Amino acid sequence: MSPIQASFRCRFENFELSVDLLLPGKGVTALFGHSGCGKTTLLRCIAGLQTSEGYLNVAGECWQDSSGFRPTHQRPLAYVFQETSLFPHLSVSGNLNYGYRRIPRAERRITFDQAVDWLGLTHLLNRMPAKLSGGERQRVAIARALLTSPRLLLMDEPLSALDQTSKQEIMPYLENLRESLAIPVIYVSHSAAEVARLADHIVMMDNGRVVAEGPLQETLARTDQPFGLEEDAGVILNATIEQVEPEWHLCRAGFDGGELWLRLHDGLVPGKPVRVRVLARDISIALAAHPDQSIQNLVPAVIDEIAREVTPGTSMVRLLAGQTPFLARLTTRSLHQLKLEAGRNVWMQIKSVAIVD
Ligand SMILES: Nc1ncnc2c1ncn2[C@@H]1O[C@H](COP(=O)(O)OP(=O)(O)OP(=O)(O)O)[C@@H](O)[C@H]1O
Repeated sequence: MSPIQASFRCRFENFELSVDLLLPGKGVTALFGHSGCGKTTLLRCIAGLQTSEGYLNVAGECWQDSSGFRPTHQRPLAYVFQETSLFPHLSVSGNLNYGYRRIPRAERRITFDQAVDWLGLTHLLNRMPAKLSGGERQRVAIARALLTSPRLLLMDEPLSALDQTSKQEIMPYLENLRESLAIPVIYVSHSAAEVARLADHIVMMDNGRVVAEGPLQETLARTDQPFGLEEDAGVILNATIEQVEPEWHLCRAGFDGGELWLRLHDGLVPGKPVRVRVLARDISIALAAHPDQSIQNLVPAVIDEIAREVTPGTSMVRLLAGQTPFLARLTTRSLHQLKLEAGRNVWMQIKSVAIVD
């Protein structure tokens, strides 16, 4: 898939958007940043709902440049908002068919059954929207959007109107989409946890500008923490379940550079790929592997980089276990006491590890 090339300038009375982006043509790109930084404005520029100077190329086609501006209805994209408005007089099936029937057969890239299957809607097809939960309504809205066979899916905080339980319910469907969809998704979110779970690529915005962007894992492992995650700073790594020990409720996951013990959940079987999140505040560093301590996860690593005094008294250490980066947040005092420096071989003591998939 061709990458998305986007360059936009637009100005309101008290705000200016100025961005240049080259985004992957597949997978989920999360747009992340504080309220008012311009995330929705950027989506609106992409959708052609906001006029702007610049250019936009999607799927190898020019949607906008100095010589032309395709209006929204000529941009093959779908947009899912926070609050969904389904047609109240049509069943779920009727809502899904509404957009689908308008796409000529030859141009359909996603079938009705595929969308229903990806979003788990089979048992809801005859329901009326008034009888759906918030999470179910959003799933219908996403399926309806996909059935217009878009080249690009824009999602503007699709979970923010849902309660915590509904968010948890819908997440596996979104993860499934990330694996199944051949088109790129641009996903606006405030939530670090959502981004960690769903994104492949992240773009951090501040005051109408892009302040950092890159592949999720690499970018989250930067010691300069451009995402301002503070307490939530940490890395995501891809691992595979290698062994389960039901009697201890634990399983072992291998990653490129080591292994980690995780709490065993239903569905975790040998061979299953998982996304694991390790927070910087959950890692401490030891110079030797002490066998007589309670922490299960002791991983050998080499110090790659140290950012001293990221906040008063605290430093951020980037470590590599094989090729996999980790971040550890330490007091600057312990850095001095242990005489830690780049290149040193150490042991990471990891207090807590969470599966995000
Ligand atoms: N049509 C408009 N006219 C004037 N100002 C606008 C307009 N649309 C947005 N703005 C301003 O542009 C800035 C960026 O708004 P935008 O909605 O893009 O931010 P956001 O990052 O999506 O915020 P949130 O996370 O709260 O949704 C804000 O200061 C907003 O007030």
